[in-house]
Amino acid sequence: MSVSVLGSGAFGTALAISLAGKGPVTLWARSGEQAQTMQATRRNDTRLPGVALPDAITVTAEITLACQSDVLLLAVPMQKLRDVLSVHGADLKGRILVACCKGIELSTGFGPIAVIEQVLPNARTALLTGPSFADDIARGLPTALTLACADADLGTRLQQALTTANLRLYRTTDVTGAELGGALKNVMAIACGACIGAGLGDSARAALMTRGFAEMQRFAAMRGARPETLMGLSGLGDLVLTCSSELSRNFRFGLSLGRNESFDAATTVEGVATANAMAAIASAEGLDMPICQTVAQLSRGAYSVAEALQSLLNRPLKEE
Ligand SMILES: NC(=O)C1=CN([C@@H]2O[C@H](COP(=O)(O)OP(=O)(O)OC[C@H]3O[C@@H](n4cnc5c(N)ncnc54)[C@H](OP(=O)(O)O)[C@@H]3O)[C@@H](O)[C@H]2O)C=CC1
Ligand SMILES: O=C(CO)COP(=O)(O)O
Repeated sequence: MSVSVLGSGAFGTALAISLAGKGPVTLWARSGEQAQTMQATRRNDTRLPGVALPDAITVTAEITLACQSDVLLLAVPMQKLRDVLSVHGADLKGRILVACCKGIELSTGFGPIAVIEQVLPNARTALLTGPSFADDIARGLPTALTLACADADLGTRLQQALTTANLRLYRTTDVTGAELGGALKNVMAIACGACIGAGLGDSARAALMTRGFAEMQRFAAMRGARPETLMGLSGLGDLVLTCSSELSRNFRFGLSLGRNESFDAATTVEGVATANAMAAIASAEGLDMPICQTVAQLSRGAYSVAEALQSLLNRPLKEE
């Protein structure tokens, strides 16, 4: 199976580097200038500095060229996925589309697979998610991810095609569970970053991670996910990574909230839109998601960190 990566951000570039160990990979950048620079310098100084692009990678801004591969990895931010599919739908048709984004679309409450299926009905789809920083993958450090595909045979073929020397893929057919694990852990990472940034301590962070995980499980169960999926790489695994490392942009965004510092608006922070999408769905469904609701308020500036803390601590006492 030949592979292209659409989206030359940190994650797309890292995946292309890892896959290049197995054969030729085409990496699509939306900007012609960026594609030319990357192709010439063999670096991605904007999104993934300090790592060389192997010769097996061709960087191009020609979408038609990139879409000649059997498998297309869609490595763009969640809130941009619909745009990319709509604009380039004709080129994407007939290809196997693997979403690599983590989040929930704010305008619809859909995960990436539902967005793809709405824009391109009949598309063959899968999801790649789990605990991995782009930088770690690009440097060849060992990582394990989840490949979720409702079609078990296709999932098995994709698992083989996308596993590399440093990227070990596990597979599942529970797409909903894998999507929600990856989306919701970003919200919890913002909460944990704010907690650490405000000096509330590691005990408070452990409480947020644990109660946050309970919210993730509750939401996923409502959407029909399998409980064991949330216990795996795409749920618990990614929650642990993202809530405990300053390599995470969601965690760093939370830190900036906790410290009352500014944050670069150009940085991709998936948890903000996802918190707001989740909070709206939870309210509509009558589901108890206090950390999600609090992060949504915090990220909109509707709560200070002190108010966020009070809103969580003053909730009625309950059984665990
Ligand atoms: N970074 C990581 O460690 C990991 C990221 N992910 C997930 O991968 C997804 C992408 O993240 P990441 O690569 O890190 O983000 P980046 O911010 O590094 O890159 C985003 C990429 O998407 C491109 N893009 C944005 N909007 C559009 C659009 N409308 N059309 C075409 N391309 C567009 C950007 O192009 P341009 O540069 O021109 O703006 C850029 O190449 C996210 O959902 C993230 O959660 C998953 C696992 C790990
Ligand atoms: O998803 C990630 C790690 O698994 C990357 O996290 P951030 O988007 O917070 O940087």
